[in-house]
Amino acid sequence: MSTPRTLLALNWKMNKTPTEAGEWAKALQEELPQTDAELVVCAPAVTLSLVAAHLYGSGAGLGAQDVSAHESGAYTGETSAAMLKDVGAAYVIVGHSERRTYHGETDAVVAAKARKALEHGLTPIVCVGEGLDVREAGEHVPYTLAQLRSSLEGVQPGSAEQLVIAYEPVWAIGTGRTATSADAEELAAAIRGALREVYPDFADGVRVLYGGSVKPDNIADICAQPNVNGALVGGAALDLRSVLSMVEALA
Ligand SMILES: O=C(CO)COP(=O)(O)O
Repeated sequence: MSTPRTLLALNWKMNKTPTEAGEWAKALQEELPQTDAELVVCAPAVTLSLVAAHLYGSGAGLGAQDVSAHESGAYTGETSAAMLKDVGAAYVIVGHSERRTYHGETDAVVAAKARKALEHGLTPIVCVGEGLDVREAGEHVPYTLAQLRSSLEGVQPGSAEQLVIAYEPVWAIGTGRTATSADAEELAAAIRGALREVYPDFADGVRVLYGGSVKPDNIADICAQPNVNGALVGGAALDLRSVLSMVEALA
């Protein structure tokens, strides 16, 4: 199987008003060079339609940061997969550690969201990764693989070809403490091995991203690892210059 296309996914988290997001996307549209990497902007739900309009023709794709596990109906405050699809999103982050921590999302909820996204033709970026206590206990590989397996519960091989997995060690998120390239590769290889057990026909084509304090000066090294197919970037994704530098570093 050929190496999958490198994916640079930007997670803006709860930053940028619609006006700011639209202006940012317009500037990106004007400045994004031709690149082999795929760039996806995961923007706050309320900004998606403006960002979609401004990204049009840029080559960059659109993603959301969360999706409801439910189809439609009386779920106040939720955004459905059909809504995201209709606004032009192709990707959605599910199971980010911030949603697991602050919103109590369990693996079962994450798996339900991933299945709902796939049902609607959205690619879920399923996030997994250990906290500092688990890392210090040396349990990061079995912990993360167990989390992966239960976060993909019920995701059938027929639809799972679209999957993206992001390994984000919680201790490296927003802390400036980046996992080494070797740490990222260790987990990415373990994740691919676990995917091969469940999806032997296409696990090699599933993109496995690393996330946690990725910046212009470390992205190339991390993404050069054999099992790392891109990055999920938070803080360094907010500034256009830094995003353009990361795109350049991946070229
Ligand atoms: O959580 C992240 C991306 O989803 C990583 O955030 P930082 O890049 O700010 O560490």
